[in-house]
Amino acid sequence: MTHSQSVIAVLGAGSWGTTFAKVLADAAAAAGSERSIRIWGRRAEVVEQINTKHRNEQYLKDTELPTCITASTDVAEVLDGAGIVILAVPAQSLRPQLREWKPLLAPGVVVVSLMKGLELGTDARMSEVIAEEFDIPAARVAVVSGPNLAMEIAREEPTASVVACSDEATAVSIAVCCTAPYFRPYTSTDVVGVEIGGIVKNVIALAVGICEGRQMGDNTKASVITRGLAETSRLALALGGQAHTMAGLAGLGDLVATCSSPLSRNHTAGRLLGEGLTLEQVTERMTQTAEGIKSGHAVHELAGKLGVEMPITAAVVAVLEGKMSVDDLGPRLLARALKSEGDY
Ligand SMILES: NC(=O)C1=CN([C@@H]2O[C@H](COP(=O)(O)OP(=O)(O)OC[C@H]3O[C@@H](n4cnc5c(N)ncnc54)[C@H](O)[C@@H]3O)[C@@H](O)[C@H]2O)C=CC1
Ligand SMILES: O=C(CO)COP(=O)(O)O
Repeated sequence: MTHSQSVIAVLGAGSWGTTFAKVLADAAAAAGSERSIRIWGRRAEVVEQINTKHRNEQYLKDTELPTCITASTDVAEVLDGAGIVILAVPAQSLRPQLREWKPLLAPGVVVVSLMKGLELGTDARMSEVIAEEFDIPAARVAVVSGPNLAMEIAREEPTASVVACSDEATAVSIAVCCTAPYFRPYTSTDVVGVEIGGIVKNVIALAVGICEGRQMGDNTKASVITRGLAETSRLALALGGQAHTMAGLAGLGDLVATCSSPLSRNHTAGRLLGEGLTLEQVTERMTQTAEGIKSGHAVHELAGKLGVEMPITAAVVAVLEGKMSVDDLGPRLLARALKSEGDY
């Protein structure tokens, strides 16, 4: 292991970036090691609050942050000497920021993506965008994904996750680094499967939210979740992902958490659409990132290119584009030709 774990930069002071900084701090405390965790945030008031009150109240209410976490609006200061860089900004804003940050990286750095989005226009996964823009090998890019609703983790509720990297040693090293008393990461080398699970579950959560907004019950929601997993798996397999990943924490686990929880922003956005709000009204109401709203289009496009059937995603995208009403979503899905459940 060439990268140092004693200084870690977290770029993004939102809900998950701040929570993951706390996980890293608590992991170091549990291991009895010294660690400095520096968060970069765009807004001076958020940074100031982290430094003075050890809180990020807009995102994490009264959660107390360990004092080894500091924050700055100066990204050069945050990246200076950091052996690990964690990225937690909205997916569609990532690429231009990476170009700005590249000259500031320490040599040999390992970069970890917490993001669950697919880039519009290129259909690239975040790990691909990072490797390309930072010009570093895939062996130094890891992703963390799983049933990880930030607020529950901030409250230290027991949670498992997956750290994936094409290089197993890197995955193990990041997993060790973020193992806290309430956070248990498993490792994987299936980066494609882990990322696709995290991306598509946001689109399926929009669909489940719409069902909820239309007052539909648990049979409907379970049907959408299960068939949602089937289409997520088809896409992951077409891209080279593994079936067992889709049955794991980053597949089924995250899908269930996101589709069931009122804490999920994607689920909430779907519910509001189902209750009759327009996409514009929903977007105005959301104060945090609901990645599925934009990534849905990229997932739909990617599936089209690969010839992968993703009917739930297609229906959600039609609703988002204003081409279909939320009331037509169910009839459209149910009118499809019958098939064997095992057909992939
Ligand atoms: N919150 C959660 O429970 C989880 C979130 N994620 C993923 O983590 C990623 C980040 O999400 P959150 O932290 O939840 O989002 P958030 O909305 O809570 O925070 C996003 C952060 O990025 C900043 N930001 C917003 N627009 C920006 C832009 N154009 N350029 C630079 N910075 C910008 C915001 O100021 C904020 O600090 C997303 O891809 C999300 O899917 C993954 C697992 C759990
Ligand atoms: O990814 C998440 C849970 O694993 C968070 O979901 P939302 O982005 O929908 O809140």
